[in-house]
Amino acid sequence: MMTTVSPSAVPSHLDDVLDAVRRRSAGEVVFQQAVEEVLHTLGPVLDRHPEYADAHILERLCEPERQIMFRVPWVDDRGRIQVNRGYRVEFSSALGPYKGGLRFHPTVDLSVIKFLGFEQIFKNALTGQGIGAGKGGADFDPAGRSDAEVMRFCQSFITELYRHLGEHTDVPAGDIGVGGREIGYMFGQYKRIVNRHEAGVLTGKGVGWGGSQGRTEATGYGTVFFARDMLATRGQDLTGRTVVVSGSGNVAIYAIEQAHRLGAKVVACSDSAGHVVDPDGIDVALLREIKEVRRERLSAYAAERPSAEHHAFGSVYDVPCDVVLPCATQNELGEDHAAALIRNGVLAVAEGANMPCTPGAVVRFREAGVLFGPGKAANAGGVATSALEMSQNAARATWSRDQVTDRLESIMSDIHAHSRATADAYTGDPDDYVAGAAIAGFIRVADAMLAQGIV
Ligand SMILES: NC(=O)C1=CN([C@@H]2O[C@H](COP(=O)(O)OP(=O)(O)OC[C@H]3O[C@@H](n4cnc5c(N)ncnc54)[C@H](O)[C@@H]3O)[C@@H](O)[C@H]2O)C=CC1
Ligand SMILES: O=C(O)CCC(=O)C(=O)O
Repeated sequence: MMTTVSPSAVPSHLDDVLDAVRRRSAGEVVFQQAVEEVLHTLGPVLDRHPEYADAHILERLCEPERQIMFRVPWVDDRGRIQVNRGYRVEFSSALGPYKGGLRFHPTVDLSVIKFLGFEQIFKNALTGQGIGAGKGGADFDPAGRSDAEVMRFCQSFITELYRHLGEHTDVPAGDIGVGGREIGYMFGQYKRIVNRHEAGVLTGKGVGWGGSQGRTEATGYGTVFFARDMLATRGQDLTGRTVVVSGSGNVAIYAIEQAHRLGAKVVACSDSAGHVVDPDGIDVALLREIKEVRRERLSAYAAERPSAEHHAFGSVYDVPCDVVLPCATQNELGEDHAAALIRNGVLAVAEGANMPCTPGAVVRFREAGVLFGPGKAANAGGVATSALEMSQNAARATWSRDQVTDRLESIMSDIHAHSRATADAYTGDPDDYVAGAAIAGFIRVADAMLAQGIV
């Protein structure tokens, strides 16, 4: 029998849900962190909408619809057998097929994939497109592997995962360690197994064979559009601003490119072996050559660029800037980094990565009045453009780069406006994008779940 939860019961309802998550997902630290961050914003929603608690929406959302773990055996170039573990966590199909990237990195485990899949629920809902949420990957490290090894790994990975995928079922894309090369190998193997050209089964494909113009650039571009829209609420813009970006992969590279287009200067970026400072502004063509073509370390950038210095120690966040775009990985920006950035006068932070700022860092930024755009909103341009790729695949259509970028820009502006209006409506503070983005995404999913019954 369903019980009605009165407003005064809301905090204990949220505590009960969190306790259950902690019990059931013991040891899954980053997953618990992601859940806590969202649940802490939802009190005012449950106060106004007791029907969500009555229908146990939160209990259901915190438990993935399906969790798949599998062995990925493959043979390296020296003929040795290697074994990795593959994952796909299908979190929510309330709004459409499961959608979210695949991460290949040695730190991947169930907790990491569940945190990413949980974030994806709210992010994908925020885009307003018909996409559910999932995430996957493997504890495979592509660094230093030959193309042939990466191909064999991808083929083995898809040989197990293919049975769970489909353009109407589950549509993966890239994330850390998975770019155009890996998507190509996985698409080829999927096609071979199912004997069908199902273009919409993966996104991030090459533009010549079903991919969308602009998908590669979309996450980074979208993050910069979000930062611009936040600054505009205070009558500021990016022109002449100094920007620091962490990471130097897919999201970081195109965030740098778009920041330069909008008149800012990006003076530093990083990888897992250090950071470079380049007072003349990062040379995107050189960075792309080093990272996308040669797959080398950032130290190679500094070696070839007279204005740049490489630092193996210290933090990219010690470099003074007006705007910071963390685009590498989760929990990379802690309280001390936030304090240094605030001391140096930072105005805005937009998360290109998923959950790069620790909860303590977010509190610091908010208390200091720094504009803070959480990843669920600020990096949603990638998955939104993946949904545009799916639309083009379904219609057998090809849109121009300008069409895609215009759509991306308007989706990001809608996400910004919707997050802000929702924050205002539920917390009275339109600058509280953390609450606004989580609540706006939650309401869309919760309403779909209410309509679809107990599933
Ligand atoms: N690719 C996409 O479309 C989207 C990616 N994201 C998120 O953006 C972040 C970056 O993803 P991608 O750029 O796609 O991956 P990538 O593999 O292209 O690049 C990752 C970058 O982060 C750096 N990195 C990793 N660990 C680091 C550490 N501990 N310290 C400093 N740098 C480190 C790597 O050296 C690399 O430069 C991830 O959090 C991912 O989940 C979010 C939305 C969409
Ligand atoms: O494009 C996609 O489907 C997924 C992008 C992604 O993994 C993310 O938004 O974190």
